[in-house]
Amino acid sequence: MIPVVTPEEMGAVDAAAPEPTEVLVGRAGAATARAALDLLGGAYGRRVVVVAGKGNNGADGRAAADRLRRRGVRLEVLDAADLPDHLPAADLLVDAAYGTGFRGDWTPPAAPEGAAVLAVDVPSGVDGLTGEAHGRPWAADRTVTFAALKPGLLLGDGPSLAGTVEVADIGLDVSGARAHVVEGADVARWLPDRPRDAHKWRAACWVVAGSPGMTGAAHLAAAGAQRAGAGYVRLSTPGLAEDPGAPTEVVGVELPAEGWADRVLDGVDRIVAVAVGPGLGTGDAAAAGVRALVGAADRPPVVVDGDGLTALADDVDGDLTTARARPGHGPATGPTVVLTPHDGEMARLGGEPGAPDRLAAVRDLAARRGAVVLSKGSPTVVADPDGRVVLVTAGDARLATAGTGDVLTGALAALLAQGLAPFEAAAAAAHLHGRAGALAWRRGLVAGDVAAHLPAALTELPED
Ligand SMILES: NC(=O)C1=CN([C@@H]2O[C@H](COP(=O)(O)OP(=O)(O)OC[C@H]3O[C@@H](n4cnc5c(N)ncnc54)[C@H](O)[C@@H]3O)[C@@H](O)[C@H]2O)[C@@H](O)CC1
Ligand SMILES: Nc1ncnc2c1ncn2[C@@H]1O[C@H](COP(=O)(O)OP(=O)(O)O)[C@@H](O)[C@H]1O
Ligand SMILES: [K+]
Repeated sequence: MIPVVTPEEMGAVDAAAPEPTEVLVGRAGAATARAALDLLGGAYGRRVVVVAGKGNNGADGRAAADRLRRRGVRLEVLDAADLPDHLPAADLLVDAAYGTGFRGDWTPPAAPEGAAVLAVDVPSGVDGLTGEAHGRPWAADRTVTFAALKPGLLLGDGPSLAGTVEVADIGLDVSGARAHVVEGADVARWLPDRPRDAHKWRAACWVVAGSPGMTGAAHLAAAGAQRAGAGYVRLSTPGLAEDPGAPTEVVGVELPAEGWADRVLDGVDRIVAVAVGPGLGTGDAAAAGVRALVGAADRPPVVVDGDGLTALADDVDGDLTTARARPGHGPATGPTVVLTPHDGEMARLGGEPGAPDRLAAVRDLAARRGAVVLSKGSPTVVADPDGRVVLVTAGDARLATAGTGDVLTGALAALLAQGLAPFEAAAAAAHLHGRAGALAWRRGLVAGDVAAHLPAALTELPED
């Protein structure tokens, strides 16, 4: 996992550092110079313009300039507060105007034509917390950031303005980071090996989704569960007797349109995880079923999505979602519910989808609900009630097609069924889901393709 530290947290890390700022600036300058040489493909005779502000970000830029000059680079260091209308010609522009201390607006002259742009810590003008661009920041080809990623490199305008991001170790201790970016190696570590004596019930899940006449979401969720490694997938659409369109290997079990939660609770003996909500509808019977199921003291871990989330809107203090799973079902401590809202559902749950500090907003909702919250988007953010947060950057705009959220719900249930704790299951599901999209087609992707590519995403994981 790659640590992610807010500007404010970084201030505390900095204050706790045993070494003086000059030493840290020296290392930051060295890392910047290395990245510059790499971008330049050489040193002697290359032309570099460094734009340096009055804070530590500018100091990093000046330290880099000193090193580059010694290597024979032709350097001009310009004061960010006093720039000419036209910057001199250069092979590379080093953007060290402002870092995490930026406030206000930054509208510099255009970058020299044809010059590559290297941003120091964050592209100047991009808010290190929110990723919001103020003014007209230069779009970097590369950003070398120090000690940890900053949320602003991952959120809002950050990803498109930062280019390729490299984290340079400058000797600061970020082991207390409360947020991280998930990598494939993490998912590989969390996934249990399939035991030699595996049997299908080891990872059995029950998908309760869809409504008569609206079975697509249910089929996609079931397919997501199948392709993320469930040993057995049971599918029920309350009020629907037969479902010939369901995937072949799925076992259909009929549930009444009303009062179905008791039937589910009666039948969960061998079921390790339940998914509820996609396409269920927002009628009273569906909502009552979701509430009865989620609030039951003796249910397996459950992932709630779509209409299931709407049914929980009034449960503001998490009375239902903090219900304990039955002994032997799921983790002995910690949350047993995963909520997977998109922004609209997040608002319905009382969360703050557009909050400037998105990580804090998801963390707060998880704490209030006593549940893991997976906030969908670019990136997806997962929070545990204990305050841990991960960002999943694997997915891209290819996933913006109807039904991909249903596939994610099923995949998440399958990972819960394989024994992952809710937080790791949510993070792993989002990562695999994003990778599945990336491994499929560039254009024309439909949600079923994402399910179909989950095995490829599982297969590409590094060996643990
Ligand atoms: N946090 C750390 O531990 C380390 C931080 N370093 C660097 O230090 C940076 C943060 O340094 P600072 O806190 O000094 O902040 P910055 O260097 O980002 O800028 C702060 C200064 O710029 C001024 N300023 C901000 N916005 C302005 C605007 N729009 N127009 C004009 N002036 C403006 C402020 O008044 C202040 O004087 C990081 O981004 C990183 O590059 C490194 O030097 C090494 C260690
Ligand atoms: N631009 C994007 N970049 C990354 N992921 C995206 C993007 N757009 C959508 N997604 C992902 O696609 C899925 C959509 O889910 P959801 O909003 O529930 O849609 P649906 O209800 O149609 O299934 C989520 O996993 C979301 O994170
Ligand atoms: K900068």
